[in-house]
Amino acid sequence: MGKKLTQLTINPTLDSDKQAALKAEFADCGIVRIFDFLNTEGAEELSRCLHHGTSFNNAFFLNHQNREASDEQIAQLPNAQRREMYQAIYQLAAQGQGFLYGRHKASDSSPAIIDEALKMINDEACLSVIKHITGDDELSHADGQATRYRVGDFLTRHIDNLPGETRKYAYVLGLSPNWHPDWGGLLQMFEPDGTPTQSYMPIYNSLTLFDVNKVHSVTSIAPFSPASRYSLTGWFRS
Ligand SMILES: O=C(O)CCC(=O)C(=O)O
Ligand SMILES: [Fe+2]
Repeated sequence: MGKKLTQLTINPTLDSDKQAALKAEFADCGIVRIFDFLNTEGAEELSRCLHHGTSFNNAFFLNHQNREASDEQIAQLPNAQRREMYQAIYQLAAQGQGFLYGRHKASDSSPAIIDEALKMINDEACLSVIKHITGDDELSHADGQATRYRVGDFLTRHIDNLPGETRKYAYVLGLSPNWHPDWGGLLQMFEPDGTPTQSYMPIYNSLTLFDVNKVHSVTSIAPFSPASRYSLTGWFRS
């Protein structure tokens, strides 16, 4: 017999008062955090799956292209070529460009709980909360991917609003328990001129929601971090 699927639901205590407060904060700052986003069991199962049951590819920016390669593919490269690859990634990063992190794009072969999480995010119960908080009635759906930042992984300063895309709001659901701010992996916001403003450390089962025009980065994971940073992230789209 197959294992019973864990139900995923949006936190039922997110009542109209809490939503009104989040709406006001979003209007003010263009970013909010919804704590205890999923039901406890749902968050636990999703977190467990990302830690132990999900395959990630390394995503990186190299030679002006977004690339993906598995750990095995990178390990198979001749040593000199692998060294050159990381050197090129870091050289770009030193100039504030590019990224290196683990990505699992949702697909038919994703673990069932990832599929359930994306269904739940697209469910009217959740979509209507996001529409209410952002004051944007035109949202139609959200996409999603699982991400993993290991020691040394990073995502340099950027905006998510890509030309020709329908992204309106980015979301990041933290799924790493007991993160320590000194471990890095902070979602860092910036003024358009590059001055750092607020930073958000990963908080387990909190959904950070922000306008795609806001400049942000994910700071690199410290060499001494004992844990990787896992999230479910994506964009609400019109
Ligand atoms: O993981 C995060 O906190 C943000 C990720 C992000 O900015 C992106 O994938 O574009
Ligand atoms: Fe981003």
